[in-house]
Amino acid sequence: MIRIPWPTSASDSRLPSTGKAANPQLFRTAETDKLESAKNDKKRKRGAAVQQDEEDIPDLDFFSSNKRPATNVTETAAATEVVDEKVSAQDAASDDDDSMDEVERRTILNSHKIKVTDMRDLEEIQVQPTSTKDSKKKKKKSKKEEAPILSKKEQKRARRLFPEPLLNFKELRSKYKISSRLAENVAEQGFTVPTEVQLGTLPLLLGGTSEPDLLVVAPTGSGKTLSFLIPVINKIVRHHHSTPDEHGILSVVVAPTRELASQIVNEGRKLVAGTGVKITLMRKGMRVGEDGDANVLDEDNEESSGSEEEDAESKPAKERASIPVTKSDILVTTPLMLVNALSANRTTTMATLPLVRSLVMDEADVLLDPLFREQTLDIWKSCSHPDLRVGLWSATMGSNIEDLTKSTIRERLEDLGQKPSEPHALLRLVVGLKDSAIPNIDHKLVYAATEQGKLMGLRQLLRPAAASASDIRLRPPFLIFTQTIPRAVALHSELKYDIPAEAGGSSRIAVLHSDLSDGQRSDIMRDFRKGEIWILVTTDLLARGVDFRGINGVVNYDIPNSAAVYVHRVGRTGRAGREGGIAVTYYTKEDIPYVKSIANIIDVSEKLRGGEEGDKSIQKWLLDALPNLSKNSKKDMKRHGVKARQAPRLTDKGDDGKGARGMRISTKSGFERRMENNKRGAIEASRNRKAAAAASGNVSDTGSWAGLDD
Ligand SMILES: Nc1ncnc2c1ncn2[C@@H]1O[C@H](COP(=O)(O)OP(=O)(O)OP(=O)(O)O)[C@@H](O)[C@H]1O
Repeated sequence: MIRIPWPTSASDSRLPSTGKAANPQLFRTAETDKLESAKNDKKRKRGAAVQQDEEDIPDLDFFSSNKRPATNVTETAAATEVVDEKVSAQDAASDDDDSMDEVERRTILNSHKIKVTDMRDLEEIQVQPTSTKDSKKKKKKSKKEEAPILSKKEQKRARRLFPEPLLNFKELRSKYKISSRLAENVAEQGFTVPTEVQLGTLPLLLGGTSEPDLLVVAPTGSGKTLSFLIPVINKIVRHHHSTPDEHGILSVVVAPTRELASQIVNEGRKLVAGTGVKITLMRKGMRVGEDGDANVLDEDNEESSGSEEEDAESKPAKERASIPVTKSDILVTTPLMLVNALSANRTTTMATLPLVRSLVMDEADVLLDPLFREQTLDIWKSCSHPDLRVGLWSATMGSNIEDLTKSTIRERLEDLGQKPSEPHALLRLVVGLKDSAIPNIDHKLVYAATEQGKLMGLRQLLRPAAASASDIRLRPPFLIFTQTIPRAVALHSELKYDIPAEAGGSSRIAVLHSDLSDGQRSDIMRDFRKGEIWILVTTDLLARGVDFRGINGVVNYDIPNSAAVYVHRVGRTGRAGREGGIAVTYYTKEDIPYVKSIANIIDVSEKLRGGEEGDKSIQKWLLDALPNLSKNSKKDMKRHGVKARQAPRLTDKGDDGKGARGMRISTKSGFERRMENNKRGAIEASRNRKAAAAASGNVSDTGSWAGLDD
């Protein structure tokens, strides 16, 4: 047997599972590195000069309600003013040499491939800039001069913005004056450099001018969660401070799956610690809405450090379901859960959420896709505060989402019959190329001809000897995606004895899908994160948003239904700039009509990465040879996947219906019997080896994957 520890050779030292990337940014140039570090150096020097001053400030934690609460509002306000003045004075003294000119801003934003666009109608942009002060000036001006008619190019240029980028996390406090406790919590995460999306969006959302509505398209694993959570939390800290008597849900974060929602809550909890802000995961049985205080019961302290997955587990199912109401500042929810709560399971008209000032839609394109659209729009419209700001975040975003966003913003205000207290823009920020896969992973598009070919290919990935013979070396932990739940279940049964007993056997591989109970889903997520499960077979339930930091690869056992799904699935690896992740996609004869869009995505991603033409995995001849798919077929594929792989349950008896026979994942008892025999043999062999090792005083390393007996 060939033993492959996990991780193993020198080439494996760059696997995502071996640790963080030195720099999480995906796009940068030597030129901007220089410019940014020159700017940072300047600040550091100045920082040292004012450090003494800062130490004299008795309590910078003026926003914190938990750590050292101020005795009364007036006192807190006074303290705030004193400290803010001090911070501002430092900033003001340095603002001149600090702020960048447009050339510097352009250089930095361009080299990080950040593009900011004003999405409003041109007349609106010309008449109504984002800041109120400016708007007054411009309004006067516009009376005198008619807006010139611009060519398309000029219009594009007029829409383009070059806001100041965030150079380092310290600026959050020094320049954007976020709550000191929140700044500490960010610092505690140990991040050194802001990612592109953080560099671009945080100044927009925290800056001096009116907070915009924001559409963000940024690569998978690029830290969008932090980018929307920091401003949301800071806004609430300020709100608590300025309006201490107003209690209720101030922000709603919507995500398409329970797994993602619970992950956002866990991230949020690290950031809210000590700020007095509460973040809660919406659960069945909670009531929200304008019931008033009478119905609002306090929950357990939501700032507990335990993870949402662990919490879900530690509470018995009955208890979890009976939590009546949430008293929280930030509610994180899936669309249906909140719609049901606001409409008593669709038996009443939707209640409103009158205090909500920020609505974040994570994975916005899927939330506004037909599957969730109605529910998401219902939530959006139930947020009835005129100063609501929306943020739509994803790694992929069709232009239909932009149109829908514009029209919904307009309609909501029309329905409300109220105007926001100050004019604000709708901006779009794109990092890299829209709808592209991250450039820091290797893509392998593998023709397997048949279903059996795919299974054989996958087994080879699990067999170190065979894998070393091919060019694909995939190390656990990794994810395997299938098109449907029955296929995930069948594939799991097929593979579960492929891991040798001495490496943990069938407990190392699991299947996760939405037919499982919440408790089972939480268990599996927790064990995969802990590294107890190494291979997770799943459906598109886990395709989006879920952050398993160090996973080494993704296998598309069944091709994804669309190019966007490919981008999201493969983006589960290569997070935060980690190199070495692999994305393997198998395709069969039946898949050929659908492969071109995936091949195109891979091609673009490899171009983004740079390198030699010969290094490319997608050759030009293949791209030319693959057929294009009609619009209708694309739609059909997106909705139903590859037809032959659809519904009929895959059973041991082979009753999987006409046409599906060839697509069946074999779970024939023959193989299972053989594997069971192997397993029995392996257990015995392992027992013998352990006994021999114990006798020689040589204890085996159970943390390494020994691979399969060949
Ligand atoms: N500045 C940073 N430096 C290093 N790591 C970071 C930084 N910001 C965030 N991260 C980490 O990057 C990982 C990915 O972040 P996150 O889940 O927010 O990505 P995302 O952009 O939402 O991805 P997806 O589109 O897949 O949802 C997380 O583990 C997070 O802790």
